[in-house]
Amino acid sequence: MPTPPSLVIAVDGPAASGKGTVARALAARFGLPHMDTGMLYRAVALSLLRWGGDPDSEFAALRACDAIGSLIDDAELRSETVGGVASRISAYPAVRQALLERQQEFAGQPDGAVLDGRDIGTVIAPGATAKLFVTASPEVRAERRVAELQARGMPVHYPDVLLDIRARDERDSHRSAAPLKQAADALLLDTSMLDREAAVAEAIRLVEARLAAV
Ligand SMILES: Nc1ncnc2c1ncn2[C@@H]1O[C@H](COP(=O)(O)OP(=O)(O)O)[C@@H](O)[C@H]1O
Ligand SMILES: Nc1ccn([C@@H]2O[C@H](COP(=O)(O)OP(=O)(O)O)[C@@H](O)[C@H]2O)c(=O)n1
Repeated sequence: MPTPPSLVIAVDGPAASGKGTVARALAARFGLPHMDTGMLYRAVALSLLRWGGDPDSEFAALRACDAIGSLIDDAELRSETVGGVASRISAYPAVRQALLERQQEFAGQPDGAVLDGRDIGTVIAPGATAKLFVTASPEVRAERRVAELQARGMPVHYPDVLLDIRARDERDSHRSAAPLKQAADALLLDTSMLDREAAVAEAIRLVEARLAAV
């Protein structure tokens, strides 16, 4: 099937829903660059934690945005502590604004791009060719996150991770700046009952169906 000259795919969804897995597979399938935008917010959180800044201060969080360049490959970015602080500082409009241009530039590359996050289809790339909203039940997501962190050698406890996922859902969905929500034109992909392979196959099918319709 011929693909349009610029193909922008927006993948949004809650923590550990599988959006990164789906986004990476879509990028490989369509030969596009991929950006995990959550890593930007995690890098701001890690920068703030290392420097000892106060996560309750929007000003401190904004200052932390200046020092994320060297942190983008840091192993600690994936930790739940960093994820929790990322969820808090990502509610600040000044932080979102500081990270906006970099994401929109990435989305504006000539051939297109795949971006995953919370607000790609709603704020970063509202004109994206295809939008997916990837979700799964909180229990399934907590199990996946536990397995992921254990595989990385990080000590974790299922009840704590489930609580953390629920708290993050609550914060991400109810903040006033770019809350997590399904864009009106996004296609829903619930991966609760799908393994990785089935989720990826369904994502490709949904995007191809969307491309056939444009
Ligand atoms: N459909 C799936 N079934 C089982 N495990 C999955 C599935 N999709 C992703 N995973 C695993 O769950 C964890 C979180 O997935 P990831 O794609 O990083 O989610 P997100 O980007 O939404 O946080 C990873 O370890 C990933 O390999
Ligand atoms: N586009 C984005 C991406 C992440 N985030 C925030 O950054 C935090 C970490 O994002 P992430 O995508 O790495 O988190 P996981 O879904 O991998 O747990 C999220 O809880 C969001 O609050 C955001 O606000 N907007």
